[in-house]
Amino acid sequence: MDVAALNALGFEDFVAIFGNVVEKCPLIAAAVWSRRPFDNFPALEAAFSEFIDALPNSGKEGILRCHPDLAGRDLQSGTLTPESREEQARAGLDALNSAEASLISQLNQDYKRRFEFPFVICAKMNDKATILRQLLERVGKDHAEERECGIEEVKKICHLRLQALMLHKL
Ligand SMILES: NC(=O)N[C@H]1NC(=O)NC1=O
Repeated sequence: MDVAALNALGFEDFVAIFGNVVEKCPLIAAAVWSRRPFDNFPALEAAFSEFIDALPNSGKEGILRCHPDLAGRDLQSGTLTPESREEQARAGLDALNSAEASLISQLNQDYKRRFEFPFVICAKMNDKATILRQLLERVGKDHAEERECGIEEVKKICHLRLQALMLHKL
């Protein structure tokens, strides 16, 4: 799809295509549609980022809470979104041994108890070793700093999801 075709998308088609660019937050795609026409694809990505940046802290934390745990219950029960399933598999999180699985589950729980939102990291830009290292490191951070760190990871996920849509779907 070229930019003209992107800009010609009606609201429903736009949300059907871009609704999960931010995990389980189709509202963001619905809002971004109002920003058309887009000069190019980076402008589309910038519109997602600007919407996220303009949210109050409660909205940013809400976005983080829409993300499934890494190697969590949804992965085990097969209820992840297709995007998330592919990302978690790419980082090897669908093939953990039982010691690794219980370590990550414990660290995810500790993290959530401390911040009241889940640990979010762009799985496709990491592997299980760097994810575990980041979990250990980030659980000790300050609340506001960690919220921003999680949001920056959401933007990386968003970037890769948009890139995949442009290459394969549009
Ligand atoms: N919790 C968390 O980071 N989840 C996400 N990360 C990612 O790359 N895909 C996800 O669903």
